Order: sequence, then structure tokens, then C-alpha cells
Amino acid sequence: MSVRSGSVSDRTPAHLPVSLCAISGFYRMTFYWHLNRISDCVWPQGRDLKNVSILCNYIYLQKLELPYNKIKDLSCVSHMPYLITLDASHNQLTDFFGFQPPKNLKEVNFSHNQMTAMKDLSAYSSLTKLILDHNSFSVIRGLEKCKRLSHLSLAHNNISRIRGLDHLPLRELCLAGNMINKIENLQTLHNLQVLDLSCNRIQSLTGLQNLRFLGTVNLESNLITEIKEAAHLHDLILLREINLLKNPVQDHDDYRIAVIFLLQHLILLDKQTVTAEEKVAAVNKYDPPLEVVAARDHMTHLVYQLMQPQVIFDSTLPSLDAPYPMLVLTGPQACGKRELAHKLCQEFSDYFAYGACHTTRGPYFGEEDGLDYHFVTEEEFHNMIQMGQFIQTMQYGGHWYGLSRESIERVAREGLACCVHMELEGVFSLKNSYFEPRYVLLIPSVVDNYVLFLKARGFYSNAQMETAVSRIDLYARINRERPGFFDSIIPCDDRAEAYRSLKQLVKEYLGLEEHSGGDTTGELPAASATESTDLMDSYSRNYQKKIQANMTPQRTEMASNHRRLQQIREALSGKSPGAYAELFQRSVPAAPSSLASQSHPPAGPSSSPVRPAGLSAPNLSEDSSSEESRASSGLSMRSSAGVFSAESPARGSDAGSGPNIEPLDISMLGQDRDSLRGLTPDAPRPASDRVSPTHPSSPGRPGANVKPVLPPIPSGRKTNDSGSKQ
Ligand SMILES: Nc1ncnc2c1ncn2[C@@H]1O[C@H](COP(=O)(O)OP(=O)(O)OP(=O)(O)O)[C@@H](O)[C@H]1O
Repeated sequence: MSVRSGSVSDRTPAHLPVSLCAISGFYRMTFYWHLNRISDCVWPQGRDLKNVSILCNYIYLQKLELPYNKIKDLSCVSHMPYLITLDASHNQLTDFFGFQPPKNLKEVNFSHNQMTAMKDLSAYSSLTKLILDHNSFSVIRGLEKCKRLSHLSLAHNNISRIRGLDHLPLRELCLAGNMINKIENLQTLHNLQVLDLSCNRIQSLTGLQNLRFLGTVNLESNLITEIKEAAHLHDLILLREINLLKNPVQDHDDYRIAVIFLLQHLILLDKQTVTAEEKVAAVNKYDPPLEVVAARDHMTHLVYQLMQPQVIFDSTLPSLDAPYPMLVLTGPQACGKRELAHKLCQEFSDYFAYGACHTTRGPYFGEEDGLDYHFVTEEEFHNMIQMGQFIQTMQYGGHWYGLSRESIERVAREGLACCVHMELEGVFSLKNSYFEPRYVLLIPSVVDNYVLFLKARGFYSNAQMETAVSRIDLYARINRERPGFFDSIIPCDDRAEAYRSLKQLVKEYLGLEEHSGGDTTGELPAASATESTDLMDSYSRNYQKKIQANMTPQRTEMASNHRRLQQIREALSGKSPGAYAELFQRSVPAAPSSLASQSHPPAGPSSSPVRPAGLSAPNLSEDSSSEESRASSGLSMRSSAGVFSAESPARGSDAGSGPNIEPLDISMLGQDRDSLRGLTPDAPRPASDRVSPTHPSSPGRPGANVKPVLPPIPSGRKTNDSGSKQ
């Protein structure tokens, strides 16, 4: 075959070798000989070829490549029934498929021609790949019967609407550089993996949400403005790559991190790799895990507290062996925890008092300031935060809630244990503090009843109720996934029954009643018990794991080191001269616990033998664990003494040394050294802050106001509110 002035002539021997190159000047034409017949014809580019009619004689051609010529007529293809691949790109063709259909034609490239209208391609049903870029098509049509078409490109045409593609098995679709302003009619393209809609006028990503296999989307140079549009792609779990470059949405400050948050499976965003750091930052910013929220909350209050003149809250100062006793009732909104807390404090008024939180929400009918909450304005609340007055805060339903140190101290000064209620976030935050409360989860096990109850209350909007209900799962999940997180779980479907269980628990905990011999499960109504089996089982499991965790050598060792360090500091500061002697000689009480027993139980309501305190049976074993484990649990908490120590980032490097502490100890406490040793707040405390020892042999808490607070308290509730030493 030879080429003469823009046409192909037939002088080609029929028995060409496997690859024949007819080279004349720059011309190069390759034929592939196959089974004694020319099967492929690849014409060199840019040769201004116009007439290819001679190819009619090459009926066995399977591959025909004629790009970059000036061909206007391809009717010769009608004589190539075996043709599989045709590349006639960059020519001057105006006729769309202007030839009889080769039965097996699979791949066609007509890009960069002058075609204006698509026609019915029913006869080309073998087509798998069709490239029609840079023509002048304005409507997509005629492809309905192309049931094998997996790759279609119509870039840079005049298409303004996406249509005519229904149910095609397309895996790749390119409609870049058109005039499309809406993503539509793609929902039946179930196989679509790669979509290019760049350089259009698209404003919204709606219309992509059903393309389950979509892995790559190019939307560069469109008109997407809102970050939230990315949410339409949220459920496309195979989406790995998206390009939103040159869209107005890029102007948002948090654009990248927000998109990464919404599309967490992404590997490439705007042609840049999405790093693990970016993913973590995105989650921490928009949906921080509970621990992160709690850590931030705790850090905020700690820092603000450090910025204030230091105060020693002697009533609840962290102790080595017996942390200040506190009971936290937690559970979803309106699960009854507040009501139960009040009831408990009323009935056990010699032991517990209600710790009222602060809130910025207005009082409901019947609520009293100072009794249910301290109702404050948003401004007051934020002032309190900045004054370092809170231990934890959280926002719920658009309002702030916070537990102030003073609320707890007020109760503690009376010699009582503080009983509070709060949501899960509060619990997470409180767990970062030096307090070591017992946490009782009150959880609805029959959701319908809970919903009825919420409705009956009449306070809540549908959205609020939905939130409350959805949080049941959150509580259940935390309980399942975090062994030991809650000390006890009580189903609260039946309030009276729940109170009975709580009461029983507290009695055992206070040593007022023989332990029932089992966990709370035994106390539950049959129906609830079955429904909450999961919770109860996991509680038992939790408990074991918690004990084990406390007993691990690392923790025990750390606790021991901490304890010695603290003793040394206190000895140096003069707070506890006998620290070393005490450390080695002191006999640790049999069962110190968060609601610790006194070493000398008094007569009265609690004259029964003092039993190891705990909220439920398994807790008994916790509290009777080894001294080291007790020390561990006592010292693993963050000590408020740390406020004055080198651990505090806000202080100088020598801040932790003993001598630096001394002035603070004395002046801040406003009492002499004796009062720091072996004194109890149970004795009446006059306004002058006089304290009197009642348990000189108590192991006490070095540096703290040693008070075997609970249980039991023989003289009952203290009437003399002496105030904390500040
Ligand atoms: N300091 C706090 N930290 C975290 N959560 C808190 C705090 N104080 C209160 N909460 C919780 O915030 C939620 C909303 O409290 P609020 O009193 O407004 O609701 P409620 O409808 O009266 O529900 P409830 O009867 O449970 O108190 C409740 O679950 C409550 O326990």
C-alpha cells in the first residue's frame, strides 16, 4: 500500500510479513498481518489524508487508526465487517457513524470532528467504548441499545442536560466542558465508577447520592458554593477521589477539613493526598469523640482554675485511700435521674445531699433556684468558667450545664456525700478530674415507654425527644465497649422499681443492710431484667476488667511512686511531718473506698458491722483489694495538689518543690498546720474555721482535712456550715 497526495492506493502485496513498514520520507504505515490477512491499519498522524476509499478492499481489518487527517467520509468502513477498533479522531467528519455497522465494532473514537447530532446506535450493540469529545453535540441520544457501553466521553460539546443514559452499564462517563447546570438522570447508572463533570455550571452535588460504586468524581471549575453539598456524597463509601478545585466553595476557611470530615473515605481531595492527620483533625473538629470533648472541657477548667488565686478545697481534697465520696446518676434526659437523686438525698439525708449544677436554661414550672439548679445567665455562666469555678461543663439542647467546685464543697463541708446527675459527657469529663465518684447508669430498656414518658412531660419538641432517644444507644454502647465505665446499671422504665434498686444499692454501699448477694440484676422486674441482661452481664464483666486494670503492675508502681513523692512533698512543706513514718506504719483501713467506711463505726442507723463499701456486690471486692491497688486507684487520679506542683504547665520549673508550697498551704487554708492533720469536719466548725479531731487514728489524707466522711456518719447531717478554707 502506498500513499499518494492525500489518498491511499492499492499496491500492497497481499502477502505482507507480520509487520510491514512502507516508509517514504516521513510516512509510515503499519499493517499487521494476521492469519494471512491484513488485520490492522495504523495511519501516521498529521498527513492530511482525505480519501480512504481504497480501504474498502481490506475487508479483514480489525483495527483502523486514522487520527489527525482531513477525512470527511468513512463509508469504507461498511466493507469491514470484522472491524473492532476505529480511531478517526481529529478529522473533519460530520456524519455520525456514517457507515454500515461492523458487527463487532467495540471501540470508536470520533473526538475532534464536526459532528452535530447523534443517531440511533441500536445496530452497534457491541460498542463498549465511545469517545465523542470536541464535537458539537447538544443532545445525548440513540444509546439505549448499547448494552455493553462501559465508557462514554462527550467532553466539550454543547450538552446542557444529562439524559439518554438510563440503565447503560457505564463505568466511566465524561461530560466535562459542557453547559450542564444540574446533575440529573444518573441514578440508574449503577456501575458508574468514574465521573467527570468538570468545567460545567453545576451548583449542587445532589443527584450523585445513589451511585454506589462511584470512586472518582471530577467537579473542577463548576459553581459549587456550599460545603454541605459534599454531604450528598457521604454515603458513597467507595468514593476515594474528588476534585472541587476552582469552585467558589474553596473560599470557605475550613473548606478542606470540612469536606474531609464529610467524606472520610477520601484518599485524594483536589489532587492532594488526604493525610491521616487531616482526617483526625477533621473528626476532632466536627464530631469529637467523647474523650476529646471531655479532655478539652477538663483542660479548660483546669487552666482557668490555675489562673485564679489558688484555693484549697479541703473538704474534697484528693486522698490516698479514701477519695471524697460522690454519687453520680447518669442516663439520657428525663430518665428519672434527677427525681431519684432528690428522693435519695431526702431519704438518706444523713449521708447524701444534692449537688445542684448551674444551668443557663430557664427554670421549668416548679423548679427552684438553688434546689434543682442554680439558674444563671449565659454571661454569668461564662464568667464562672473564666473564674475557674467549674469542674465540668457541657452544652445540652442549646443550654449550658456545669458542676461547680463550690456545689460539691458545700455538700462536703456538711460532711455529706454529694449526689449529682448528669449526661454522659459530664461523666467523661468528671473522670478526668480528681474526684472518683460512683457512677450509676439509669437507662430505659423499653424505648416506647420512655418516649411516652417524654411526651407526657410535655416539655420537649420532637427533635429533643429524638435526641434523647438516640442517646439511649450511646449509653448502651459505652457500657458495652468500656468495661467498668459505669459502676452499676439500673433500668429505669419503672421509676418506683428503679428507686428500690438504687436504694438497695446505696444501702449496701453504706453498709446499712446485708448485701443481697448479687448484683442489681436480681432486683429488677422480670421484664426489665430480661431486656437489660446485656447491660448487666457486661457490668459484671466490666467490673472484673476494671479491677484487673487497677492491679496492673505499671499502674500500681506509678501509684506507689506518686504516693511517695507526695509524702515527701508534704513532709518538706511541713504539712505532714510524720509522712514517712506514717507511710510505713499506718495500717490502712480494711476497706477504704469512694464511700469509705469509718474505721470505728458508730452506733445508730449504721451500727451494723462496717462492710467494705461499694455500690454493688462486685464493688465489694474492689474495695477489699490490696493496699497497692487502693493506692493505685487513689493516686491514679489527678491530684489537686498537682495544681501547686511541677506538673502544672502554668507554673515555673521549680513550682513543684516543697518550699514553694508552704506559703500556699498555710495562707490559703487559713488554718494552722494541726488542722491539716487528723482533723475531721464532722465536728462542729465555727465560723472561725475551727476544726476538731474526731478520728485521730484515721489514716486520713496527708495535707487534707481528714474526715472519714461517709459512711456512716453517726451524728447525721452537720448543721454547722463552716465554709471551706480558702
Ligand atoms: N453539669 C452537668 N453536666 C452534664 N449534664 C448535666 C449537667 N447538669 C445537668 N445535666 C443533664 O442535662 C440534661 C438536661 O437537663 P435538664 O434538667 O434541662 O433536663 P430535664 O428535661 O429536666 O431532664 P432531667 O429530668 O434528666 O434533669 C439532663 O440529662 C441532665 O441530667
